[in-house]
Amino acid sequence: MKKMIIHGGKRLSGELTIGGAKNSTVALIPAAILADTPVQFDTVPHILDVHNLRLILESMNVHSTFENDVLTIDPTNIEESELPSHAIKSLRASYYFMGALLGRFNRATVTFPGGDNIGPRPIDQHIKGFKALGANVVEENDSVFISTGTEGLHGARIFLDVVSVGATINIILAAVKAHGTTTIENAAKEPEIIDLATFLNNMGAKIRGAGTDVIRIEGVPALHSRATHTIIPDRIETGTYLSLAASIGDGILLKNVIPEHMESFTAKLVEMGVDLQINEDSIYVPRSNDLDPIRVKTMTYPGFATDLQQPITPLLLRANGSSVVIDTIYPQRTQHVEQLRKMGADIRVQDNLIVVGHSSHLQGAHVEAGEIRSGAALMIAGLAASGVTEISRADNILRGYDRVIDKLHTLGADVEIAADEEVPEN
Ligand SMILES: CC(=O)N[C@H]1[C@@H](OP(=O)(O)OP(=O)(O)OC[C@H]2O[C@@H](n3ccc(=O)[nH]c3=O)[C@H](O)[C@@H]2O)O[C@H](CO)[C@@H](O)[C@@H]1O
Ligand SMILES: C=C(OP(=O)(O)O)C(=O)O
Repeated sequence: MKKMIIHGGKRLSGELTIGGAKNSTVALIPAAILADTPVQFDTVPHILDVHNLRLILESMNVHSTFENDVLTIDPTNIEESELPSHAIKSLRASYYFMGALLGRFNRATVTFPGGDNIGPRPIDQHIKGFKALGANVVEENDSVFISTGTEGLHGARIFLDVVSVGATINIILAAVKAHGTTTIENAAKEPEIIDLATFLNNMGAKIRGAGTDVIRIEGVPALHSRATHTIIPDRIETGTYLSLAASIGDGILLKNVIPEHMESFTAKLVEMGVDLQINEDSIYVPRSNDLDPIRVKTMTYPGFATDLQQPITPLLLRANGSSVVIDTIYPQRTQHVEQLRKMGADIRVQDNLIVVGHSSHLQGAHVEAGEIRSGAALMIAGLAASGVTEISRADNILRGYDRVIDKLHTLGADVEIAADEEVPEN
């Protein structure tokens, strides 16, 4: 495990470019094995999740290269094999190999995925979808065994009981080459789902309605890549740097942004009094003073993302009054609260609410990134705090933030990554 060491208390300024979306990338890479040709992605983020997904591909004899943000994957010699459980456990999205392998081989054996420490994350809707498509699913020990008869998968009408990004994507992956038409109702509408559908449609898939709550997939026999797919910008990385910029920035420009994906977040910053300058594909954040407290309630897209409720917290600490956060998606996603308190933050959990009071001074401390977005909150708090902050389990940050140290250096931050002997590799 690594730790992040921050010498905080400096105002930051400059510009940086947002990378490709982690949550698109981690679906696109498993989706690549559905193709009968090599595929290529551009603006691929340099994150640990990509590294681990490539290890999983390699175990199936799927070779990949990653140079200058371009990831090329050649699935033409794919072989069924046991997937490396360490890599599978290192990220949540490894469960996309269930849908992708099912689409490719009509069967899949995948260890239960890992992922963030954010409360229960059942996959019952994924399983319900696979079963509706005609698969037999057995959950045993730590693995899920999915198979079909010789006739393969068939289209079905699936109504999701819970709006789930993962279940929507996994069903698309399984259905894209199934016989007949699949309809997913009450589907998730996140932009990353549109990105995946765009990639698959450009290879010959017939997916209609991605981005709405009804998605129709007409199965096709084969998929062939003809062009490089450019991954959409990461809206969670964007929101994280917007929070950083409004908290401790002296003028920061974020480039490669789709402002329409950010509206639930930027509306809240504007409500606080941040004078955002929103352009076609960039956002400029000037120095912000006199911020008002707000109420944040996380919802499915286009609502306020659960993945941004922790990164916005350091900014809420600066507001003149008490803000309230309620996470309806992951009510137990509060790992940051105790850690921020160690830094002197006035923040507490009260019933299902997180109450964030004005905190005029943060002090550097030893804290732990229990998951990716609490790590992001601690990183911003550490940059704001006086003295030194050491964030252990920083791999959780590196798992999803593209070249984070380089980007922070660009803004003038004093930050580095070091080995953490106290937290062994797992
Ligand atoms: C790789 C990826 O894209 N991860 C994102 C994805 O995770 P992920 O796809 O795992 O999250 P879901 O959208 O599936 O989860 C949303 C809610 O549905 C529940 N649920 C989900 C599936 C299921 O079968 N049964 C069930 O009850 C979950 O417990 C949660 O309360 O969406 C989350 C919610 O926006 C984000 O925090 C994650 O960053
Ligand atoms: C929860 C997250 O990721 P994952 O689903 O990959 O664990 C996240 O990105 O905030």
